[in-house]
Amino acid sequence: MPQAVIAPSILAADFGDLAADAQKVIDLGADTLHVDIMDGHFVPNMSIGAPVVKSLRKHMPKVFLDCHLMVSEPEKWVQDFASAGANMYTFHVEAHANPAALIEKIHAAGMKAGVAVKPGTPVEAVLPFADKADMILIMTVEPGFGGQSFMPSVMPKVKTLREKYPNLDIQVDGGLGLGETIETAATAGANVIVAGTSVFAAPDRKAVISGLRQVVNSKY
Ligand SMILES: O=C(CO)[C@H](O)[C@H](O)COP(=O)(O)O
Ligand SMILES: [Fe+2]
Repeated sequence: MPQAVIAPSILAADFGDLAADAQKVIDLGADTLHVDIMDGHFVPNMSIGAPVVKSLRKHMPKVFLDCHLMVSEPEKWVQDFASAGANMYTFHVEAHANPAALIEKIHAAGMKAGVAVKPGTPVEAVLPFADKADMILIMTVEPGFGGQSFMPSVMPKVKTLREKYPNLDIQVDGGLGLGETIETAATAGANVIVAGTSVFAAPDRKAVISGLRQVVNSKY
C-alpha cells in the first residue's frame, strides 16, 4: 500500500481568510489541500469554483491542490481548473458517460485524474478505470456537505480495490478523524485521507494530521 497522504478539506476552513487558514494546515504537516467544488445540481449544495483555486494558487505556488468536482458536467471545467493551477481533477463516475475519455482530457490538460464514486454506486463502476486514473475516491458520506458521519458500509469497496491494485492511491472522503473511522479506513486499505471538520475544528490540528498519518502508515 502506498504511503499516507493527508488532505485537509478546505470546505471546513475559514473562507473569509482562506489562504492563511489553508497555509496553516500545510505548515502543520498536511501533504495536500482537498478542494470541494459543488454546483448545486450534482449535489444539493454550492461551494466554490476555479477563481478560488486561482487565488489560492497565487498565495501558495507549491501546494498540491486536489480538486473534487461534485458537478454534473465535469468535462466542462477541465481547462478552467488546469489554467487556475489545479494539480488533480477528480470527477464522479456517475456524472460522465465516458470516464476513460475524460481521464485522457484531464491528463492532456496537465493534471492528474481522479475518479470518485458515491456510497450507493458499486465499485465495479470504477474498476475499469483504476489503471488509467491516478486515484480512485471512495466517498464515505453522501457528497454535498461537510461534517457528516463516516459510513463504514462502503469499506468493502476499498478492500476490493486494494486487493486488486496494491499500489493505487485510494482516497476516502467524509467523516474521517482520529479513532475508529481512520482505523477502519486504513485497515480496509485507504491511504489518501480527506479530513475537513476533524482537522480545521481541532484545538490541536497538528496532532490530528500526524495521528491520521501514523494510523495509515502502520498498516503496511
Ligand atoms: O466531499 C466532501 C463532501 O461532499 C468533503 O470533502 C467532505 O465532507 C470532508 O468534510 P468532513 O471531513 O467534514 O466530512
Ligand atoms: Fe471532497
